[in-house]
Amino acid sequence: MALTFAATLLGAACVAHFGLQYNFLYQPAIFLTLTLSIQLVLLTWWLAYLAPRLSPLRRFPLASQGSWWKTFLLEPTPTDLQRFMDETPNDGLIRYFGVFHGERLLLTKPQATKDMMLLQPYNFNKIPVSKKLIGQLTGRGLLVVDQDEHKSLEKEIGIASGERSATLPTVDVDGWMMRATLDIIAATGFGVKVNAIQAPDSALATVLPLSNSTSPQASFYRLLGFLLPEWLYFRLPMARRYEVDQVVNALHDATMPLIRSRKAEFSQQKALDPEAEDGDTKSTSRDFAETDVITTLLRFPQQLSDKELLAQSMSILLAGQDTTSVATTWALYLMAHHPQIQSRLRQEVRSNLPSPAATDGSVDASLVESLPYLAAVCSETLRLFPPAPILRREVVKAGTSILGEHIPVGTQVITSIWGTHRTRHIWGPDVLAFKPERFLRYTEDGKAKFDSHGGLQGEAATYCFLPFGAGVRSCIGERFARGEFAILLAALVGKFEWTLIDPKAKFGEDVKVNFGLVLKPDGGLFLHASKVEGW
Ligand code: HEM
Repeated sequence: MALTFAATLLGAACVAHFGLQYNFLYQPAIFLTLTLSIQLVLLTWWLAYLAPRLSPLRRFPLASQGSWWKTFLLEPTPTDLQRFMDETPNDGLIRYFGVFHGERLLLTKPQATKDMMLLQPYNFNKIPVSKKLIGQLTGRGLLVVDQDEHKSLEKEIGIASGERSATLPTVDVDGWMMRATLDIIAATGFGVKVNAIQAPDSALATVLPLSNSTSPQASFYRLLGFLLPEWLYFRLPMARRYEVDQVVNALHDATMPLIRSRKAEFSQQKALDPEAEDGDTKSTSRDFAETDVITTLLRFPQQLSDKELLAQSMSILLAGQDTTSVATTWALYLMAHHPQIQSRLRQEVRSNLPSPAATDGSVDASLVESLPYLAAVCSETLRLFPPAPILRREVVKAGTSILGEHIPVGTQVITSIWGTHRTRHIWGPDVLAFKPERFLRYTEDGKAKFDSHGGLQGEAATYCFLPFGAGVRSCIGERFARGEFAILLAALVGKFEWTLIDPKAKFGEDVKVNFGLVLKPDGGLFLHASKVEGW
C-alpha cells in the first residue's frame, strides 16, 4: 500500500516535471499512463529485487529457479517442488518463489509437516487463492473455512462408512470415473439418484467436470485469483467465470431441494419427540436419513442457515467426487502399464469377492478391507499419483514456529505430498517404480498382510505417506474414499482387462500430469477394455 502510494507520488512528480517541460500537464490520459507505468516498474522492482533481499525468510536456502521473469507468471508445479527437494541442500525448510514472485516456504521433513498440520494447526489458514477458487464453487464450506470456524465444525460431518484400434472398445476412463463417483457420492452422501452412468447428458453430470477444467482459459482465470481481490474476481466478465457460475447453479439446483426436504423431515421428528437430544433424534421415514450429510448437519447444536447447509453440502459433493474419480483413473493407467500386477489383482478379487452381477453375494467394508493386494495397489497408486498433490497454508498467528524457526505471519507454507511420495531417500532408489509390494509384509507362514505405512516407521509413517493430509484438517472422507476406491477398482479389474492403446507407450512419459485443483491426466485417459469371462 505504502509502495503504491509512493509510486503514485513519484509518478505525479515525474509527470509534473516533464509536463511543465513538454506542455502536457493537463492531458489526463498521458498523466494516467505515465503514473501507472511508473507504479508498475516500481512494484516489479520491489517484488523481484528489494522484497526478497529484505525478507525475514532470507536465512533459508533458496531453490534454484532461474531468472525471475521466466517464472513470474507461473506457480511452480509439484514436479518443480520435487526438484527443489532433490537439489537444494536444506535442514527441512526451502524458500522459493511462486506466481508474481510471491515468497513460499517448502517443508521437507516429517517433523516440519507435523509442526504445521498437527501441533499448531490453528496458526494456519488455507491460502487466499484456494479460498477464492474453491469458495467460489462451494461458498464457505468445510474445505475453505478459516481455523476458528473450522474448530466448531471439526469432524462433525462424518461420512458413514492416440491411435485407436477398431477391434477393442476404447474407454474414456476419466469421464466414466467422474460419472461413477458422482453417482456414488450423491447416493451415499445425500440419498439421491443422479444416474450419471445411465444418463451421461444429465445437467449435473455434464456440468460438474467443468469445476476442474484444465483448459488454458481456466488456468488463466486461476492465475488472476492470485492477483485480484475476491469482490472483483467473482465478478469478472470472463467466459470461465460464467462456466463456474454454471457449476454453482447446477450444484444449487441439485442440493437445495434436498436441504428443504431434510429440514421438513427433521422438524417433523422434533415435533414428535421434543425431548430428544439433537444427537439422538431418530429417523422415522428412511434409514438413510440417519447418516446423510444434511441430516448430520441439522443435528449440530448451533443451527446452520440454508446458505451454510448449502456450502457444506457442496463441499462434500465436490471434495468427494473428483478425488476418488482421479484415483481410480490413475489406478487403471497403472494397471494397463503393469499387466502382471493387474492379473494378480484380478485373481485376488475373483477368489474373494462375488461378481457385481451376482445376485446372491453381498460385499461389506470389512470384506473389501481384508484383501491385502487390493489395498496395496490402491495405496501405491495414491503414493505415485496423490489426487491432492500439495497442502498449502498461510501463517495467521504470531509466534508460529516450524522446526524451531520463527515463521512470520503472512508466510505461505507448503508441504508437497507429490514430492514427499517421490523422494528417493524415503522410498528407496526405485521410488518412481509402481510396486504395490511396498505396502505388503509377510507373516511367517508366507501370508501377505497389508502394511498401511508402506514399510515406513515412526514419524515418517504419518508424514511421508499422506495422500489424505494430516492433523485436524485431514480428509474427513478418508475411510469412505478408501472403500469406494477399492470396490470400484476391484469391480473394474475383476470384470475387464485394461490395456494401452499404444503398446509401445512408456510408463510415466505417455501421459502429461495436470496439476489443477486435483491431479489429472492432461486431456483425459483412454484405454482399451475387454471383458474377461468367468466372474
Ligand atoms: C481418494 C480420495 C480422496 C483424497 C486423496 C482426499 C484427499 C484430501 C486431502 C489431502 C485433504 C486435506 C486438504 C488440506 O489439508 O488442505 C482433504 C480434505 C477434505 N476431504 Fe478429502 N480426499 C478424498 C476423498 C474425499 C471424500 C470421498 C470426501 C467426502 C465424502 C472428502 C471430503 C473432504 C473434506 C470435506 C475435506 C476438508 C476437511 C477439513 O478441512 O477439515 N474427501 N481430502
